[in-house]
Amino acid sequence: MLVKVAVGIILRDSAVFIALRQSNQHQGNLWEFPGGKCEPSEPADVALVRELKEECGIMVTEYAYFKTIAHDYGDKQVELCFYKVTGFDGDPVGKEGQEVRWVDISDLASYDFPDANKVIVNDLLKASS
Ligand SMILES: Nc1nc2c([nH]c(=O)n2[C@@H]2O[C@H](COP(=O)(O)OP(=O)(O)OP(=O)(O)O)[C@@H](O)[C@H]2O)c(=O)[nH]1
Ligand SMILES: [Mg+2]
Repeated sequence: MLVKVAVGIILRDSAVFIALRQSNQHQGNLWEFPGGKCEPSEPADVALVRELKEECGIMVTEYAYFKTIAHDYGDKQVELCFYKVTGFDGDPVGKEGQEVRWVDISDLASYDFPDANKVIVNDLLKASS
């Protein structure tokens, strides 16, 4: 089954906001860009705004589509729709108890992400160097 996911790369100056996936989640104990599954027939950008409000408590006001990555984890096939989020009201937090961090983009290589994120992390690193 293919799962469609909306993901936000929340940016502020040279930093990006990341969260640690809980151990009981798929790809647990790895860092992620916040986001979540699209509801049936829900557009990805609508899911993005909803998920970042639910998970991080921010109201997204400015975003731009970045890239879609399809990945097969074996146990799950995902289509991740990544957006760069450059405007939001409020300060992002871990509303579901997840550990969160603002990290400098140039330090992203020090964090372990799910395999599907590797292309995105490399894109961000290249753009920051
Ligand atoms: N949010 C998010 N999910 C990712 C990333 N990379 C990645 O492979 N995924 C995968 O995308 C899928 C859906 O994401 P999710 O678990 O956040 O979905 P959700 O917020 O709706 O969670 P829920 O199932 O608890 O309601 C998971 O299988 C997860 O492993 C990422 O950077 N951010
Ligand atoms: Mg989520």
